[in-house]
Amino acid sequence: MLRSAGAALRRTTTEPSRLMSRSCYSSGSHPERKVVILGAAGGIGQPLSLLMKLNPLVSSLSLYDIANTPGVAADVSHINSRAQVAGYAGEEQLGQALEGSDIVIIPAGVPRKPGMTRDDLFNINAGIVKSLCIAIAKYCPNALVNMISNPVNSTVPIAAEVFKKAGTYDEKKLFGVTTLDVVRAKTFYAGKAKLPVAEVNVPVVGGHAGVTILPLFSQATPKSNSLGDEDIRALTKRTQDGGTEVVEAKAGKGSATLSMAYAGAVFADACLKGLNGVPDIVECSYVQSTITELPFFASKVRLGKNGVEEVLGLGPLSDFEKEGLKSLKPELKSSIEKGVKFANQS
Ligand SMILES: NC(=O)c1ccc[n+]([C@@H]2O[C@H](COP(=O)([O-])OP(=O)(O)OC[C@H]3O[C@@H](n4cnc5c(N)ncnc54)[C@H](O)[C@@H]3O)[C@@H](O)[C@H]2O)c1
Ligand SMILES: O=C(O)C[C@H](O)C(=O)O
Repeated sequence: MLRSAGAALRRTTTEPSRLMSRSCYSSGSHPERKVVILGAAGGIGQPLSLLMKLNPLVSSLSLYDIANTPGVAADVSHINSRAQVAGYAGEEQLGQALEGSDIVIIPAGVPRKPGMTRDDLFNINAGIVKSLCIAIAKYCPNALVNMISNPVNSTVPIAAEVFKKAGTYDEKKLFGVTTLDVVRAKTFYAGKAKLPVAEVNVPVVGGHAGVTILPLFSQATPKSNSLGDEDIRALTKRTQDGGTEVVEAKAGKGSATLSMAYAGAVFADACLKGLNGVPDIVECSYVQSTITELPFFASKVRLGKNGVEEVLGLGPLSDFEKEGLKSLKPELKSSIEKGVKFANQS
């Protein structure tokens, strides 16, 4: 699989295309920040490119894919916002795309079809992620990495192993993006509890696949007195199956792209704010962790100038959540081990 991904990269390489926008907005007092999207021409990549172009914290937006990035970059570059846009296509341009990056966002890889689990994507996406991380270690070893490609429970450990081998691993800079689980939990909880969604917060811990997604509705704010145990069970199941709900609705045309682009933009914005020294930026993310016996775990994380400033604990859990935590561990453990093994054997 690794070999065929490499061949695909070579086949689709095109002439360099560097498309600079004329920015109509001044940079204000924000520092220069370069954000790269790997997989920028895809279902997530395109709307994520749009949302990052709209973010005034971004001064340079680098869009990379194995093909079709010149068109996406030309299109997005006409928007009169701060970021200067450059498009890169093909492996030969990957280094140039990455150089000088502060944040690398990775939505590269294949999405699910109905009937598949996220782990069914491993055989293709593990190789893609591995080759991209080798390039990150070489060209921008200090960048924060926001991993979106599935199965996140395994692709993050793969990235960690690649960076360890390259001698560039910094656990504070590697994030599995689980923001979509939080986005869903907030939406579903607010709808059921009839609360204003903009005021709702729900931590989601564990990992990013099925039962490993554990929303902590006992810690949701504002508190709702109208929800019983059955409601919480149903909300938990819907959050865990949110990705599958979209995959089935799209009926073979892929998985969540628009809500994921939104979630990816929210998380990248939080990382940018942390880098810029904005205090008290807290988001859930799948990171290297010691809050359970598992080496990677999603929980609330405080973001700062170096990435992860603090991995926050789980807080008090309900009996239902304690049960969920116990039952997610075997699957999460084996997904982590699968990623570590892949990275070290191939
Ligand atoms: N973390 C999450 O919450 C979450 C949510 C939704 C989707 N995803 C995952 O995100 C990934 C992408 O989903 P999508 O719907 O955008 O898929 P897509 O097929 O629409 O787009 C993927 C893009 O990746 C590109 N690509 C493939 N190999 C590449 C390489 N070596 N380098 C750079 N780009 C490469 C493709 O050319 C394509 O443009 C999938 O693995 C999906 O499961 C994760
Ligand atoms: O469900 C998927 O395969 C995509 C993503 O992980 C999601 O949660 O929507």
